[in-house]
Amino acid sequence: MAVSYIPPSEGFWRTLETSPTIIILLFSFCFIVFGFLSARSKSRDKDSAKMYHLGGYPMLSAWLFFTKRYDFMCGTFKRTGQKMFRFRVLQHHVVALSGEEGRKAFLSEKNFDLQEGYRILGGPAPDPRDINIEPVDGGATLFVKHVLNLFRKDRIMDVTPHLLEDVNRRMDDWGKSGKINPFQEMYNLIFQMTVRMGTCRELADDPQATARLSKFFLLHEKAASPISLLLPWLPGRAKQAKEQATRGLYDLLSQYVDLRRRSSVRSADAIDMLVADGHDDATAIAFTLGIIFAGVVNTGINVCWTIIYLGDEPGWKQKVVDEVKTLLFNHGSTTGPIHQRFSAVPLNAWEEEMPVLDAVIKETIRFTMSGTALRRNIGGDMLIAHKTVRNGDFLAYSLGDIHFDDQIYPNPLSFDPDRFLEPREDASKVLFPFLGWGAGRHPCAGMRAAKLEIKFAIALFLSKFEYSVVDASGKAPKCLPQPDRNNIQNAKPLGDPCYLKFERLEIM
Ligand code: HEM
Repeated sequence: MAVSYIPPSEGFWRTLETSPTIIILLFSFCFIVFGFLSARSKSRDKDSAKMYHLGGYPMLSAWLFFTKRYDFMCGTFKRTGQKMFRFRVLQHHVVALSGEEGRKAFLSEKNFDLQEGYRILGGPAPDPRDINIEPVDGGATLFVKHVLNLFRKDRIMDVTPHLLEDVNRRMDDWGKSGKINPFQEMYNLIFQMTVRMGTCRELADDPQATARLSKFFLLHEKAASPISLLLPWLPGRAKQAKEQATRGLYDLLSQYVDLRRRSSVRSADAIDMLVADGHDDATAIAFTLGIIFAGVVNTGINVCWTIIYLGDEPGWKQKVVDEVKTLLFNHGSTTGPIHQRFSAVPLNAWEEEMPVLDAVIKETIRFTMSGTALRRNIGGDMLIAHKTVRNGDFLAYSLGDIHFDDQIYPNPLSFDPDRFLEPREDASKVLFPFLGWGAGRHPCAGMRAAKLEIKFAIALFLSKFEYSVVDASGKAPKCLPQPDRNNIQNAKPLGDPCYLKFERLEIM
């Protein structure tokens, strides 16, 4: 199998990694060079005329774009009153869009490439290329095809009993009563389910190996500082940690790809699918890393927020409990432990007979998904709303632009799942009013799996435990944490941490 190893250049970089003075000098040098490039390109920026150009120092807009992305985007639209503006992130030109026309072009234009947009300006997904391993056919189209194939209905039906068993086992480990941090424990449930669906049973059945995988993911996530995202080549501790995490992830997964490749019996597991499709090791591992990253990053955070908002809204919690009870009554088996009773519920019922939980999840996602979607124009200069987007320009659209539009979602900062249960006229008047699962040319390929994982976790949790949201001292919190809208990876909690105080009840 073809895996191209490019030997890392040793001595010079190692000296840099251990020398803060050289790093500072290097950084200053970059600052000056980018300043120079910015000045040089001013005339070019003026030529692009009609589009509002932020100007200023590209290092500053770059810094804001990586550290305060949501505030930067919203604040600039508000301050300038524009629907589009252009700015620089180092040598890259970025066009920020808002409003219906911009949104429509952003989501529908075939020359706006998603992969290219995120590759340079997006969040930090683990990538074997960071450790000089080049997958042979790691293209985005093939990856999306793999995800869609993986989450086919028949495959999900087969894996459902194992997913429920995984969730149940982990919940049993919490004990009969106690206090958990949802951003760790609920998140871990999603990690486990993603490993179950995205790798192979040997790994998913091994708690130590799964924990090591999770540890490397966290290490990779922590290594992502604004500097390391802006200047990924800059030697230093962040680069080292990122490479160490990627190496750890790669080596761990490669053991399982190897194991499955050597097996004489093919299973239906995801790694076996990749092997059967003829992928080389590096591609199989890159795709598996992609599944885990895409699978965990949004699903993990949204299950946490869903359970917190339900805990804060007793009325909605009761409605969901009632819906789960009805689901179990209508379709579940009557005997056995609760996860086995849920296993008998057909997929159609999970998908079609939970309108209340569907609305709660959708409202949670509307509220928390305010990150910036990215694209790159790879198809030549073009006009959007009579303004030129040049070949090679990046495009940025903040989901908050639509998710917090009070014309579409009145009182947008209040949690109100009813807006999706009784669709209101305002939302149907505009194109693409909800972008929580993407839309247009790139709808989320993992939506089915993500919704089901959230439903499995919530249904089991509500049927096994009574719970309330508390602060560190065990009392009702004065206020809930807020999603960090500036975090470019996902909506991590800001403010005092909250916990779930639970007690086993077996209420169903
Ligand atoms: C609650 C969980 C999830 C949410 C809220 C979510 C949201 C999104 C959104 C908003 C997009 C569009 C991004 C854009 O237009 O720039 C997207 C695309 C995508 N998602 Fe998800 N996602 C979730 C879970 C998953 C899972 C579990 C997977 C797979 C393991 C996945 C795989 C993908 C892929 C591959 C794309 C790109 C599709 C393409 O390029 O055409 N997502 N997702």
